Amino acid sequence: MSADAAQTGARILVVDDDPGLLDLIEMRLVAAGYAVSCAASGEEALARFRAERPRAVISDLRMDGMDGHALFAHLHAEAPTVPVIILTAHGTIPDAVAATQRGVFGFLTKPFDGHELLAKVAEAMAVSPRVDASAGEDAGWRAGIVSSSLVMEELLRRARRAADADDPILISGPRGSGKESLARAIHAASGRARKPFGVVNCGELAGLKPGSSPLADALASARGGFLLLDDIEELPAAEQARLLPLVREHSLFSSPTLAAAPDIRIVASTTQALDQAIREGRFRADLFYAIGRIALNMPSLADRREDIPALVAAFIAQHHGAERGLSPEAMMMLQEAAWPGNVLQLRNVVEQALALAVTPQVPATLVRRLLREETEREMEALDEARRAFEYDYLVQLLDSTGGNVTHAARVAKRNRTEFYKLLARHNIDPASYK
Ligand SMILES: Nc1ncnc2c1ncn2[C@@H]1O[C@H](COP(=O)(O)OP(=O)(O)OP(=O)(O)O)[C@@H](O)[C@H]1O
Repeated sequence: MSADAAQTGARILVVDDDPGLLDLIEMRLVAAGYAVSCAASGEEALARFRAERPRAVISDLRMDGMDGHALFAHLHAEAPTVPVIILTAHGTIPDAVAATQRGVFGFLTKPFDGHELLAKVAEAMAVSPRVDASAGEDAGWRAGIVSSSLVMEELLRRARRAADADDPILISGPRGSGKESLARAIHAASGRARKPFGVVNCGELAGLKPGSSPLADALASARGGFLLLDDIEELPAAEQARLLPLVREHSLFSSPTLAAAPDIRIVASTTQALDQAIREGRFRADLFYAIGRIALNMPSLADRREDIPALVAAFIAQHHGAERGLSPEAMMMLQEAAWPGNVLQLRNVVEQALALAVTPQVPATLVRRLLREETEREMEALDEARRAFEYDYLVQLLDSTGGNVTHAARVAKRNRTEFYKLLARHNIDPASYK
């Protein structure tokens, strides 16, 4: 088999501490039309990988110093979409299963069969993202985004294109799903990468003293770069009005007559469907249209479970190196959990598990316990919100009925006894509303 025309010249990095085998593999791959880089150790491979950005890696498993597992953890954390094929004389089924669960693309056992090698490499090429010509050779812009799912790859492709424009961007998606990470990646890919990346949490702008404009301050300090307006739906009305001309002018016509507008690219993020905020009069429709000219939607983690092994591997590699890991059963649990808090919650659970486990490999029992505790915490938060709502409701009801319990109970569709019990639970005295 030979590499198809489109793949000719694609670079493959081969890592083995056996020079004879390295030569053999190189010869096979070169004959099939690939460009090949060789490394005799994990450390050398990592350096070559960073410099050359190959489309795929073939690595021996057992090597002195950084072994194949450790090398894979580094590669996967830095470039999760580059397929890694592990070549091993010691390939056992459990090894292979554990490694594939961590995101290894495939296994080849020594002594290798030339046809099998080329078939595996061709499969890897089919899933390996081509280096985007417009992005140059540098894929570093997306280094903070670990993903292997098609839906994320498509989103990143759109994000990369968006980086070249200067229109405002609206990123929507659930809490903790990676909206800010995406905004930072777009900044890194843009011509403004060397300029600041500022973040304003719009929820914190409400109720500030009149005359102060933290938005204006943030615009000034991120001049030339990006400004992320987090939770844009919470931007107070006065600040919405202030933002509108800036966003509009930038997107409709970038003309020199607008020298007064600060040179900045606005990215907004939201966890809500903004149309509801517009219907309720909390958000200006004109601002929504101006800011949403490029709309990117970050999927929830539950909608891209294929990303979970790669994310887990990256979180482990960030803090603990390759000597730590999860048992296959623990990994399966993580892949099946609900993840209402998305990637942020996954990261917290993995970090807690690694901190608490007394063995290098995190057992399933610990992950099960942590997931149960997470669910309990969410339920408590829900109860708390329900209690707060009930209290506000009762107070407003008594206020509007002038403390008339019979009337208030009727409105609340409760009998008087039930209603008195509710009041007692919240320590509310109806007499004080008369
Ligand atoms: N694809 C990803 N790869 C690696 N880390 C990620 C990814 N997505 C999110 N994270 C990590 O998860 C955490 C939450 O991500 P981020 O702050 O970008 O989410 P968000 O959607 O902006 O959250 P919020 O809604 O709370 O503002 C961060 O620590 C971030 O580094």
